Amino acid sequence: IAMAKQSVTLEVLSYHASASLEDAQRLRSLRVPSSVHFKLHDFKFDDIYMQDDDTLTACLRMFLDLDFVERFHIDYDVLCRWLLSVKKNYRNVTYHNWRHAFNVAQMMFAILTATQWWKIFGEIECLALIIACLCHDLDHRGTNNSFQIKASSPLAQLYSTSTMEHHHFDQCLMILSSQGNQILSNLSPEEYSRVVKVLEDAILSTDLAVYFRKRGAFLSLARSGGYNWAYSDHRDLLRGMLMTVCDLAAITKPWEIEKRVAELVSSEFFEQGDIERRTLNITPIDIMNREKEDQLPMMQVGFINSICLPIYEAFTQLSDKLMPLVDGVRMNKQHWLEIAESK
Ligand SMILES: CCCOc1ccc(S(=O)(=O)N2CCN(C)CC2)cc1-c1nc(CC)cc(=O)[nH]1
Ligand SMILES: [Zn+2]
Repeated sequence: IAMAKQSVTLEVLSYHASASLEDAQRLRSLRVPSSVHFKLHDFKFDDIYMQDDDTLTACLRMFLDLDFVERFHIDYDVLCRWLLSVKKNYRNVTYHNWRHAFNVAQMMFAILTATQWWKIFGEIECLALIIACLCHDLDHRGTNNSFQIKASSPLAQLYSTSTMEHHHFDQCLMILSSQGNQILSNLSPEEYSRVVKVLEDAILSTDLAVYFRKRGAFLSLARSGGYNWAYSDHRDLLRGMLMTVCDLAAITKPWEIEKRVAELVSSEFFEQGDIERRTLNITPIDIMNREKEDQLPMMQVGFINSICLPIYEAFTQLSDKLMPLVDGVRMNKQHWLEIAESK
C-alpha cells in the first residue's frame, strides 16, 4: 500500500506545467495599463470583455500598484513566467477556471485598497493573499470534495479533508518552486516561510467547511467590536473570512454578472451530477441534479441567506467602504426571489 501511495503521490503532485520562455518574453514586452484603465478598484468589475493577455497585464498592474515588485525584488521576467504558469495550471472547466481566480484576486485588490486594510496586514500578508487568490483553485477538475471521496480519486487518497484545497495549495507551492517561476526567491528565509504559512491558511480557508467552522468566532468578534488586528489570531480569522468574501464575490455583482456566473456554477454542478449518475451510478444531490433545475432560484436565496449575507454584513461593520458589497447581495436576493415567484 505504501508503495502504491508513494506512486500516487508522485504522479498527482509532480504534474504541473510551466509556461514557456517565449510566452513569458511576449508578456514581458506588453504595455501594462493603469489600474484606473482596468477599473481594478471597482467592486462592479467585469472581466467579460477582457482578452487573456489583458487579465495577465492586469495582474502585473496589481503587483506593481501594491509595490510587491520593488519591496520583494521580484524579477519582472520571473513574475511574467509565474503568472503564465499559474494560468496554464487552471483547467478549461466551466466555472473553476483562470477567470474565476483572476476575479477573486481583483476583488481582494479592490477590498485591500478601498478599506486600507493593506495597512493592517502589512506587505508580507498582502503578497500572500494576492498569490493565494490567484492560486486558490489551481488544477480544479470541476468536481467538489465529496465527489473525490465518492470516486476515491487519487486526491482523496492523499487528503481526506479539504481534499481539493490541499491539492490547490500543493500546486501553488509546486509552481512557486519551479525553475524560472520563483517570484519569492529574493525574500529572506523568515519572510518566505511566513508567506507560505499565510498562503496555506488562506487557500485552505476557501473550503466552505472551514468557513462554517470559523465563522462563529469571527461574527462575534465583528459584532462585539472586540477585535484588535494587532493580535495575530484576530488577523488570521479576518484573512480566512476575506478569502471567502472574495471567492463568493460574484453574488455581490450587478445582476447581469451574477446571473451569468450562476449559470456557470450550475452548469459545472450539473456536469458533476451527470458524471455521478454515469460512472458512480448514484443520484446526485439537488444542486447537482438537472432534474431539479427549477429549484435553482430558491437554492440561490438559501445560499444568500445562510452563507453570504452573514459574512458580507459583518464585513460592512468592519468597514463602511464595503457597503456596496452587501447592497449587491441584497439586490441579487431580490432578483432570485422574483424569478422563484414567477415560476
Ligand atoms: C447556481 C447554482 C446553485 O448554486 C448553489 C446552490 C446551493 C447552494 S447552498 O448554499 O445550498 N449549499 C452550499 C454548500 N454546499 C455544501 C451545499 C449547497 C449554493 C450554491 C452556490 N454556490 C456557490 C459557490 C460555488 C456559488 C453560487 O452562486 N451558488
Ligand atoms: Zn474559488
